[in-house]
Amino acid sequence: MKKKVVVGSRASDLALNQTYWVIDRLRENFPQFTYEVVKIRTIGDKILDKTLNKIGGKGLFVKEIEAALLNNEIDMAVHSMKDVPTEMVNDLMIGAITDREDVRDVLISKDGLGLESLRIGARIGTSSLRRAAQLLSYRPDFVIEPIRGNIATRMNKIETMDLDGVILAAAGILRMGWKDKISEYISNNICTPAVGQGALGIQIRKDDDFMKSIVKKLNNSDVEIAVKAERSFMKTLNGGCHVPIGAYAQTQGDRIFMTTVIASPDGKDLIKLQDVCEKENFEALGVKMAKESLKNGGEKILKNIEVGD
Ligand SMILES: NCc1[nH]cc(CCC(=O)O)c1CC(=O)O
Repeated sequence: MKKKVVVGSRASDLALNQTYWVIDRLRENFPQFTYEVVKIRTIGDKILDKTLNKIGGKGLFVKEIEAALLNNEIDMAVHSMKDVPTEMVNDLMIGAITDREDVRDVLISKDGLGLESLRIGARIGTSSLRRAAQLLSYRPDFVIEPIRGNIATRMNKIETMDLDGVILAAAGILRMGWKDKISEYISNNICTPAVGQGALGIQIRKDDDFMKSIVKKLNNSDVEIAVKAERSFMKTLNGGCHVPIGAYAQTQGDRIFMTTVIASPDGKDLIKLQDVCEKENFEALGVKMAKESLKNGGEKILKNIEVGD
């Protein structure tokens, strides 16, 4: 009998799309196996009427999937690295981080206008504190409106809530094949992306040597180093995706460059750092930039968010 690889995925269109993309890559490398997808609903998929930072907790999109891995119901799972908490159940690991999609956020606007051309007081939909804070820093006149739901639902809010535009990750839109809906790719200078944005992680059991050896084939070591540097920054700050922090790292030759941001939710305080070091010191770079950010006002910002929200 052919070896069957059972892949767990959230049931959203984007998650399935990402899962099939990974399976296609696996199939190219290992045509001798068969692949089966099991759809799993997570808390993050079930609760759609609250903003995620109000539900609280980390890993809202991964917990049920991790349980299925631990129970041997599935052999692997594909996650957006952005949704994977830095602390992981001891028996699980990320076995591979794939090639990265465009890391930027994008604006999808009602009239196809760019950020700069939107009217004074334009209403922009996003539930991400990171996006809200950085947009307000760039355009304090914007009015931020919380939106939830899958990508299609959020895009529809332009009509249903009569918004001037919504902000989403380029990666999600591009993977859905909706490139022509994008009004502007927002520069990393205006909006530093979320830690891990655009990268996919393949989660497996630590003791599963077979899966370890096959998913390794899909690992992009430069993306792995970059995402690990970003995650080291986030871990040092003890932040999940529900605080206004962002980080984007890129390797170039033997070096790694990183931009990080911590912002107050109203965007009035924004600490942005840029640094570079030898590639092999990626983890130390994240720690160093986090400590520097905390010292330069980040500590105060993060404290106020915990108390105030
Ligand atoms: N939090 C939801 C989520 N998780 C990953 C993506 C997009 C894909 C990616 O960043 O890799 C999205 C949607 C969005 O932020 O627009």
